[in-house]
Amino acid sequence: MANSGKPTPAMRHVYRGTFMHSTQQAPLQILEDALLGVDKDGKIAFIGKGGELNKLSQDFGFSPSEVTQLTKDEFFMPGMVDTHIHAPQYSYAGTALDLPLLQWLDTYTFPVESRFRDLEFAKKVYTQVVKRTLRNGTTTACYFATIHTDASLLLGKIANDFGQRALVGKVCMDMNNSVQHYKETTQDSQDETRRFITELLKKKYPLVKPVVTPRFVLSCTGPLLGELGAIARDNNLHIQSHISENAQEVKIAKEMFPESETYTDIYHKFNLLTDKTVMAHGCYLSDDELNLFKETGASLSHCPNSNISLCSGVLNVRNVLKHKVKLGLGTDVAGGYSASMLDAVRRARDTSKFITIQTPEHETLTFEEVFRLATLGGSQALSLDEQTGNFEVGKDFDALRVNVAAPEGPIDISQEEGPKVGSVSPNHVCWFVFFSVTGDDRNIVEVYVAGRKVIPFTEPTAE
Ligand SMILES: Nc1nc2[nH]cnc2c(=O)[nH]1
Ligand SMILES: [Zn+2]
Repeated sequence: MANSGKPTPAMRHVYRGTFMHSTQQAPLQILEDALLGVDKDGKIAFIGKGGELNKLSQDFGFSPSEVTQLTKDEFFMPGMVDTHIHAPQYSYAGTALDLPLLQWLDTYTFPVESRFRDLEFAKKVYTQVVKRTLRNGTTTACYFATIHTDASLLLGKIANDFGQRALVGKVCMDMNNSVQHYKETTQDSQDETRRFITELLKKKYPLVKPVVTPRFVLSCTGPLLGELGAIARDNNLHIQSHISENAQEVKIAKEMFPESETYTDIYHKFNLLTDKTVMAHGCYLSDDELNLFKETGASLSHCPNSNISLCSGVLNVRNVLKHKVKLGLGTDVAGGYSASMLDAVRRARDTSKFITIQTPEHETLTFEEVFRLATLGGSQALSLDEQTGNFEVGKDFDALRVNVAAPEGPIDISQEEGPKVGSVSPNHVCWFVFFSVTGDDRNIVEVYVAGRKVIPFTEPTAE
């Protein structure tokens, strides 16, 4: 189209209304009548008070008429960070939760994952999972794919096409006694990991990066774990895996590597614990192991739905936080049956309450704390907190526009009275609790990643 002659606006978006986010100091900070500007690169240029409109508009070169005013039922919150999700397992999420972890892997997971050699099947499922998670407010996802390099590259492309920030891992496994055809040779696993990294980086997707992904100790030989540690170190890459999820798994891991005193030490000896490592679960980690996480800067992904659904174990998040280990939340689809991070928020609270029932002196996690884990905590766990996680100036605008009273949504509120929680009068804390307890994707009316509106879908490629 010909240039209309209008000057390009200095800001991509300017919003006025309520913003809720977490900081290091406060698990929930509510900014009422705030003004937030997003620049052309999708970064937060300023965040100020509504009353400063004139000054901000002069300083940042926008006209007050360009400001979008949120309604009284709306607020912005940071996009949520799913620190652990298996994209191929979305194909059977919500089914097959009748077996414990190791039998579940052999019976359901490995046969399904082996089908992802078929790129058409992979395209269908990966498109579904990226769309579903975006719609539910996951602006950043840390994905396990399968052992298939080309299908894993396809997952990276689909995340990029739909505008999701993602870490994508080609799964590595050179041991599998139950489904013989779903494993690699040690050499192929290394070579294909290198090819995956090279090809994905060559695409120069701005928000999608590779992550080195040994499935877990039980699926990998020592030589493979050592090689993957070296690949991650030489290329300064993220690492993800599973640790101490289930008691039987812990026992076998220690039998496989008797020279290591603990499960954590196995990964540590192979240089797989770094400040860019995220390990899922950690239900059975000792305090010494948590100290090693803290020392190395490695983080944990708490996946409460999966831990309950597979009867794996219970993570004491309060204890992890006491050890100052970075921690985020994960859906762990399909061990976890829900792809929604709001579900992870609720299950994390429920798990913390179970611990309080067992041990009344336990300090239950508050909703505000769990909200922080789903947003800022997740970004820290993935070492992406310089880019995302909250509304700090200079970070990318990864955000959810939430309408508590969305028409056809799950929350009925009287427009005159506003939402009430028990006898508490309506205020923004109530909105926040209301949304995080009973809200769903119908309340998430817009999703932004790096300043780009990705929900509602606008891409012609969206199916
Ligand atoms: N929950 C879960 N745990 C694992 N441990 C190794 N692989 C898996 C997996 O796919 N899901
Ligand atoms: Zn997992």
